[in-house]
Amino acid sequence: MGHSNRTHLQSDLTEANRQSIEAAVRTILEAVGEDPNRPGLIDTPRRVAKMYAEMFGGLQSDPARHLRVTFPEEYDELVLVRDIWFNSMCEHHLLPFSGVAHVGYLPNGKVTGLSKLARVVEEVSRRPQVQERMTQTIADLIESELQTSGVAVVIEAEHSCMSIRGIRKPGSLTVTSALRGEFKSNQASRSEVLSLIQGR
Ligand SMILES: Nc1nc2c(ncn2[C@@H]2O[C@H](COP(=O)(O)OP(=O)(O)OP(=O)(O)O)[C@@H](O)[C@H]2O)c(=O)[nH]1
Ligand SMILES: [Zn+2]
Repeated sequence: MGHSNRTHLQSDLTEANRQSIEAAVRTILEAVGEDPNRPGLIDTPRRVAKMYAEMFGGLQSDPARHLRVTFPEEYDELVLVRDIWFNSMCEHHLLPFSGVAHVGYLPNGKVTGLSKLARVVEEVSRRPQVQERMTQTIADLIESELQTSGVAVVIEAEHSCMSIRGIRKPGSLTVTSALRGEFKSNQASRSEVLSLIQGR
């Protein structure tokens, strides 16, 4: 699975992969007691394959490429983009978890475009994963691509596998954080970034 330079988030499935998703969806429909050939369901396997290509499109791409657009700047204080909305898929149930990511970093001689931080969140979200790993993946990408003095990523999300099934607790919010560099080692920097993330 090579990394490509595609800019669109909807990736193209190979014909073989599309066919195997379609066959799998037909199998599930039959197994739950449905008739996959009734008119309302006849196009469903095709739609689901297209949906997975979109929701898992991040598996075919390299989010680090967005961070290679940088501008030299002396600015070395906090840059924080708050409330970046996302949808991802829980890898245990293949149900969505959705919420916001807050991404902050301390530049070290160069800054990246603000939208690129949101692009990284967007692209990383399009994978089956757990929230903890999503949080760390975003922090690692920014730390390694921008050689920052510090990175802070906080994600707040609601997991539909906890709200619509199972324990059924709608409204519960899971908060995860990944702190790197100065945000990990320096208490004052950590407090500043966490209070700005919460300060709404
Ligand atoms: N740590 C973590 N757990 C998650 C995430 N998304 C879903 N889960 C949990 O994954 C766990 C899977 O537990 P299992 O016991 O294997 O599956 P299950 O029988 O469907 O569990 P229940 O949801 O408790 O009914 C559940 O506790 C989910 O709440 C996530 O992003 N991070
Ligand atoms: Zn789940």
